[in-house]
Amino acid sequence: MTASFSFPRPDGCPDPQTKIFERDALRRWRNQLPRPLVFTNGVFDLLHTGHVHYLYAARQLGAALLVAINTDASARRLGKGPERPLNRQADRAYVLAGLACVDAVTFFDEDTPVALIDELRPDIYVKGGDYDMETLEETRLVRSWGGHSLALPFQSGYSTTQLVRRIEAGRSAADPS
Ligand SMILES: Nc1ncnc2c1ncn2[C@@H]1O[C@H](COP(=O)(O)OP(=O)(O)OP(=O)(O)O)[C@@H](O)[C@H]1O
Ligand SMILES: O=P(O)(O)O[C@@H]1O[C@H]([C@H](O)CO)[C@@H](O)[C@H](O)[C@@H]1O
Repeated sequence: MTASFSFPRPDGCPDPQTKIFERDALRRWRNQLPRPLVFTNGVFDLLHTGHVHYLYAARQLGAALLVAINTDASARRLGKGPERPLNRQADRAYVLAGLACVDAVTFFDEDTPVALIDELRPDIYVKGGDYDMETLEETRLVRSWGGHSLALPFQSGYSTTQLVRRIEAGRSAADPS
């Protein structure tokens, strides 16, 4: 059977670029953001299955999911490796914005997203299960206005660092070592 396809697509597949907001633009839109607003952050250098599981789960918790990514300068300061990030911030943002479960993407240039969280006052803050939420300043902050903070299930075996090592070693997905 031939699939019928119409252009422009009626709905459900907005131009990813329209989901990317510079910090100033987001500030202007902040009162229009749907609530409950779920907020998460990270580098998202090479998108993998673990990321998609957790972003999908995050979106189920509220009416909209905002992902704040580290700028390239901020990502470099995290010390993940001299070659990181491999993908520039505009590209990392565009890939995330292409996911249906992501409603908006923005950037932060600081070492943590605390100042941005303070501005946007999300209802729910999430990270993946590799974080102990009780130790984070982000958790203390969102709870200060009655928000929630939680870690979503970690999908073991998936990480950007692991992928980079596999590529550097020339190992395929079939190689268990
Ligand atoms: N395997 C996974 N399962 C669920 N969540 C994950 C997983 N890996 C990362 N996350 C979450 O995705 C977000 C972005 O993480 P990050 O970009 O650091 O991924 P990473 O694969 O751990 O990368 P790196 O190896 O460069 O640290 C974080 O909130 C993190 O908790
Ligand atoms: O992709 P990562 O390394 O999971 O993202 C980091 O998260 C940190 C977290 O919010 C604890 O503070 C953050 O500080 C850091 O800038 C990265 O976004």
